[in-house]
Parts: sequence; C-alpha cells; structure tokens
Amino acid sequence: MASSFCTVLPSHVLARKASFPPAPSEIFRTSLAPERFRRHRRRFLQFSCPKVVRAVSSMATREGAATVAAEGSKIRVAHVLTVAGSDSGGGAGIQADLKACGARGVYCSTVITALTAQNTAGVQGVNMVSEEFVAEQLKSVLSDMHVDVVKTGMLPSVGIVKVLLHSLNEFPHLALVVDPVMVSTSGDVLAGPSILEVFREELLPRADIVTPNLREASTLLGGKQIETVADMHEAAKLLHDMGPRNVLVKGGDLPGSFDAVDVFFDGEEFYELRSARVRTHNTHGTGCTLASCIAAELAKGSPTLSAVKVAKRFVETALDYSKEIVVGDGPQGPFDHFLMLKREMQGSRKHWIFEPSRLFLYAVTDSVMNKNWDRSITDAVKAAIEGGATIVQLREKEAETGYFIEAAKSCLEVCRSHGVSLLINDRVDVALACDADGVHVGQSDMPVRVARALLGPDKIIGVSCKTPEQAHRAWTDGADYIGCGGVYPTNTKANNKTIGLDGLKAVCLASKLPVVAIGGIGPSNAGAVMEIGAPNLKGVAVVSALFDRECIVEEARKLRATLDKGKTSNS
Ligand SMILES: Cc1ncc(COP(=O)(O)OP(=O)(O)O)c(N)n1
Ligand SMILES: Cc1ncsc1CCOP(=O)(O)O
Ligand SMILES: [Mg+2]
Repeated sequence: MASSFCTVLPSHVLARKASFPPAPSEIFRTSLAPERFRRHRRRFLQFSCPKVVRAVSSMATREGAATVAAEGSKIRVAHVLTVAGSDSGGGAGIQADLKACGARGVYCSTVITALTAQNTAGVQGVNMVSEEFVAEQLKSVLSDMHVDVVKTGMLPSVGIVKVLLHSLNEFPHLALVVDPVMVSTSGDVLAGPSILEVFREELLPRADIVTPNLREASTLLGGKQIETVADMHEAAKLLHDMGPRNVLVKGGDLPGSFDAVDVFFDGEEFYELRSARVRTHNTHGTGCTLASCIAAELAKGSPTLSAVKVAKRFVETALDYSKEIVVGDGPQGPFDHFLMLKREMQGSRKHWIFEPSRLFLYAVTDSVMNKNWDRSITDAVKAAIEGGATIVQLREKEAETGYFIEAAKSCLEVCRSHGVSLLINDRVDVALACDADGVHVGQSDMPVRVARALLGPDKIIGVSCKTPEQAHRAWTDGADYIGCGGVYPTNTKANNKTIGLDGLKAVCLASKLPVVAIGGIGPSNAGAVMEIGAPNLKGVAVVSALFDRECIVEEARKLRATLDKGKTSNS
C-alpha cells in the first residue's frame, strides 16, 4: 500500500512559503508584454482581491467546484488550457490532461499539436498537426476564454513551439506549466533534438514551472548523468538557470531508490518530496497528469509548492487505486483518474441493484446479544443467512470503530458470497471504509441527504420513520426504503415509542418507498404484521427473535416459514 505522505524539507521554510492565499502577484507572470501584463493583472486583481480568493477558494475545496472568482451571480471557473498531443489509448496526453483537470474540478480546454496512435504497448504512429492549425486552435481558445494557466505537453516541432510562444505573447494568462515531453514512457521519441534549443532559449524562460523526468532533465542539460538525489539537486539548479521560476525534477526512474523522490527548486530553496513508491505497471500518463494537476491547482490560486504537493499526492493515490486494473495487453497500462467514480464502481460490482423484495426477512445484529451468546458477529450473520435472512444490518452500538470495520469486512465476504446485501446501522464512515452496500439511519442520525451525498447513488439508504410526514421526507431526501416501528413493544431499543399496526399502516399508506416493519416481531406475530394489506410493506426486521436465541439458524427458518406461508396464501 502506498503512502500518500510527502515529506518536504525543510519544514520551517515550507511553513513560511506555503501561505494562502497567494498574493496575485506571486502567481502572476511577467512573461507577458508589459502593457498586456498590466491589463491582465488589473483584470485579475479586479476579480480576485485576496478576500474573494480566500472565500471562493475555500468553497472550492469543500464543494469541489474550482471557482476562481465570483461577481454578482456570475462565477468564473478556474481554467487550464493544455497544448499537447492526443493519445488514442486515452492514458496520456490530452486525454490524461482532461481527466486530471476534471478530477481536480477545473475546466480544461485543449489545443492538439499531434495525433498519436498508441496503446499500452507503445506508440505506433504520429501525425503532426500543422503549425497553422495549431495557431488557429490557440486563437480560438485564447481570444474568447479566460484561461488561467497554460500547460504544455508534446510540442513536436520548433514551428509549433514558435506558434505557441507567439500566442503566449498575444494573450493573457496567469502561469505557464511546461512538461518537456520528449520521449514517451514506452521509450518512443515524441520531439526530436532540434526542439532543444527553442526549449532552452525561449520556452523555459517563460515557464512558471518546468517538470522534467530524469531523462528529460538530462537531455535538456546536454546529456548530464543524473543518478542520485544530489545529481537531481544539481540538475534542478542548472535548469533553473535557464529561466523558469521553479523546477521539479521527477525521480520516478531513479535507480535503486526505495522511495519516489522528486526535487523541487524555487531558485532559493531545494525541497525533497518523498513518498513510498507504488508498485504497479499502470503508470502510463503519470507525467502529463502531474503537470496538469499542478496547472489545475495554480489555476485555483495555490502557491506553486502547494500545487506540486497536491498534484503528487493525487497521482500517488490514483496509482494506488489503479494497481490492479487491466486496460490493454501491453507492458504499461494507464491508471484511473476518477477515484470517487472508482469507489462507486466498486459499489456497483454488487450482484444486483436494490430490490425491495430483499427486505423480506431483515436480520439486524446486536453486539450485546452476540456477546451474551458468546458468538462472533460473522458467525451470527452466517447463521441468519443460512436460515433464510434476505438482508443484513450490522447494528453494533458498542463496537470500537477499528474493530467494527474489520468485522464488517468479514461479514461482507459472507454476505457477498450469498448474494445478500449488508447495511451498516448509523455509521456512514464505517460503511464507506468497508464499502458496505449501504446504511440504515434514524431520524436523529446523519440526515439521508448528507448520507446520500457521501455514499453516492449506488448505495442503499434506509431511514426509520414513525409518521407519514417522515415517510414523505424520506422519499424527497433520496432514501431507498423505510424502517417503520416499533410496531410492538421491544426491550432491544430503549425509550422507543410503539406505534402499533395502525401506525405502520399509516406510514405505508403515505409512503412511496418500500417499508419494512420493526419492533417486537417474531414468528408468532410476523404473519399478522404482513397481513395489514399494504402492498409496499415488503417484510419484517428482527433483532432479538434471531440473535437473542440459542440457535439462530433454526429461528430464522421458523420466521422465514411463517413469512413464506403468508406470501403464498396472499398470492
Ligand atoms: C430496518 C430498521 N428499521 C429501523 C431501525 C432503527 O433505526 P434508528 O431509529 O436509527 O435506531 P437505532 O437502530 O440506531 O437504535 C433500524 N435499525 N433498522
Ligand atoms: C432498532 C429498533 N428500531 C425500532 S424497534 C427496534 C428494535 C427491534 O428489536 P427487536 O426485534 O428485538 O424488537
Ligand atoms: Mg440510528
């Protein structure tokens, strides 16, 4: 498991430098012609006095909306323009840039410099876009849109670099991120040696940050050997002398290094950004992604070092999530930028979507009862399923969080192997941590809307309701089912109001959602509950009738038989 920690040295310098928000002038580059610089600076300052940047940026972090400024009802979104090549395999280039910016919540426009035919085996063909058409794309975007940061990737000819330089002069932008792509991760050459001079003489001096890997740094420095972290420091210094404000030398390929070490140099201080190396072959597109993430963070208003740290952590986490994915047959696969989406996809790996008939015999565990009967939660769950339970809820009020998560994972294995959903009572954090199928919450627990926002659309959310009003709210808030009770008196839940069969009927009648009855239910009265004649009453939920008994399997079978009988006599 990769750690996503970055150690940054020296820390006292970091604390001083990573102040937020940055003064606009800090991220504002003087690469523009003086008059344009002044005009654009005025516009930027007008939009983003420090107060506005602070307010809007913190909102951006919370909501994931990368807004750089708001004026009245108009919101200007952070915007990165990537000038790069297309990767038909979708792992690197323009495609990686779009995904990285999307994942970081930033708008991304694209100027395509070349089409590459490539896959996980390598690059099979390159078709350069003409200089004229690159110029036309640049003009279309930059003359119309408020681009905050320009990020470059594959620039396959001197002519294309010149066209870009011309546009950078012409149109305002806040920062320039140069990823000096020359050789693909598969070893294919994407820009020849003729490009070096214009890179060194004209592009790098404009850059706010340049992000070479070891091979690119060596090539830019005329073949300098870079084999140690000390060499990386030296390379960063030499590259900085070429004019960029900041240099990040990426040490992913450093021989014999246990950690992934990158060296950042801002002209004054060196910072070693270290993290555990993620062991995976799915690294295609990491360079493009890192540079795009840096661009995205700069566009949101981050200082450069903070942007680099966030970007590095993003890439490490994405690599870690993607260790096992298989996209192609070649030796180096792409990785997954959309971590949240991945989590949701894991959820959707369930064998079924929520089906109300699953509420038929709902087993709700109780830690005290299991302890009294000296059995583990997993054994209790296994027995309930063996006896015919169709859905399980872990209601472990006393469990410590770490123990609860481990127990839930073990129960999930059992439930998944039987095609039974497993929900967690109250604890949305535990449900997220073990990727359970959903949660059950009460009226005073986390609100359904909040739980839904955290869990995403695929998870099952049940909510307790005693009244028609609560039932209506459950529907509008996005719950999947209602737990209604206590129908009969119960010792399992203290101070719980009993609503009787009439209360259950009233909730069922008012509810557009499926309902499961709970409270004091067992084999002797389950039939009467199901006979109230509400089509959306789908089953009964029981605690003590299963788990406060000597033989869970036997009790579950009895209950199941009663319910099955009622079902056949009603149909
Ligand atoms: C299926 C089902 N229905 C109702 C409840 C009760 O939930 P809540 O009101 O949150 O009370 P606690 O269970 O948390 O004490 C339930 N757990 N399951
Ligand atoms: C959790 C809960 N919510 C309403 S009643 C109840 C307890 C149900 O337990 P039992 O099935 O033992 O009566
Ligand atoms: Mg609760």
